[in-house]
Amino acid sequence: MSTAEDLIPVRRAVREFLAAHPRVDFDVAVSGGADSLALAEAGAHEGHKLGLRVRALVVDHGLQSGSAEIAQRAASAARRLGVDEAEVLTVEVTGAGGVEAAARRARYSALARKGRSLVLLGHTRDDQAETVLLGLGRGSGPRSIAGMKPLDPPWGRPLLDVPRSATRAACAALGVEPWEDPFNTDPRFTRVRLRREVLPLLEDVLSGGVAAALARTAAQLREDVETLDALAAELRGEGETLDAKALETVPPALRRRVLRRWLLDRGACDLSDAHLRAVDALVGKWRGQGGVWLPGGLVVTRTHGRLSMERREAARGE
Ligand SMILES: Nc1ncnc2c1ncn2[C@@H]1O[C@H](COP(=O)(O)OP(=O)(O)OP(=O)(O)O)[C@@H](O)[C@H]1O
Repeated sequence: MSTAEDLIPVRRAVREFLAAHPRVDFDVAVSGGADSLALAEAGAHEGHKLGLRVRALVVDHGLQSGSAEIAQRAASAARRLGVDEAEVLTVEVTGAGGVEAAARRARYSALARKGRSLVLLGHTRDDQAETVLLGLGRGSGPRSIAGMKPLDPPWGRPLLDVPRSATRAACAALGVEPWEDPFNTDPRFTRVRLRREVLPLLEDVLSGGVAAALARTAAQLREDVETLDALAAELRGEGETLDAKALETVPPALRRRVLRRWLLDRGACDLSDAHLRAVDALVGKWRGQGGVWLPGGLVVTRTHGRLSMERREAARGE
């Protein structure tokens, strides 16, 4: 039986989030699924107590027939749940990397454009656990195992400690029927199989508490990553070139972060661990080697103890 008590966990999480972060009028990104509908209700409830105006933003990707209607339904549900206004943003999904990735890019860029300084997303503890497990399994490094951040302006994620079951229960108590995205049950997606096959098995083998433990691991690691990143930012300084000589004695974990920051600031993208390690060798294993090629025709070289990066139009080896 659903009761008003089922609203408490989501509302409490939003209340605590708003107490800990700048309190400004905010938007809630609403897909029409249980997580974001429960978030919209709690956002309106807690936001109004603080005298804030709350708006729902729904993105229509236009990818399925009837998507406009699904989006309108999500907006109406959010209005019924108490938000001051609800708007549908229609986007065009284009570009490389598969339709899912292109849809995500279009969604986030529309939400960032239209949203105010704070846009709340409905990622839950289970989403966090899946992200951490994916990062671990793919060896994508501490940054991805550290999971999603609660505050990453304009994005706010108040529900990272709330289980998905709590948002389902809140929707049942509110009498709203969430929309189920067919992508969320399609076993062709790795994340779906993690959710439906791997995590339940892990929960069984480890006698429960796995999602919470993974989320806790992420939070601990995030503190470490943020501390190292802050130290790296200080060491990186300004300037277009980098003092490789001075970095030689810096511990590798910190040094690679300095290099990563510098490369990204100078326009590098799609950096893999192998790229970073090759650039790092120009510092830590310097023996007069040649330049390191990065995606997009960028080359990093070391001369007179400093690293510099330039774009070379000629193909590799020419
Ligand atoms: N169509 C949409 N319109 C508005 N907000 C959305 C939409 N789809 C997702 N969101 C927001 O993003 C949150 C996360 O949803 P979902 O996990 O499907 O998104 P994702 O961006 O693919 O996830 P991730 O960021 O984990 O890759 C939702 O709770 C909601 O706040």
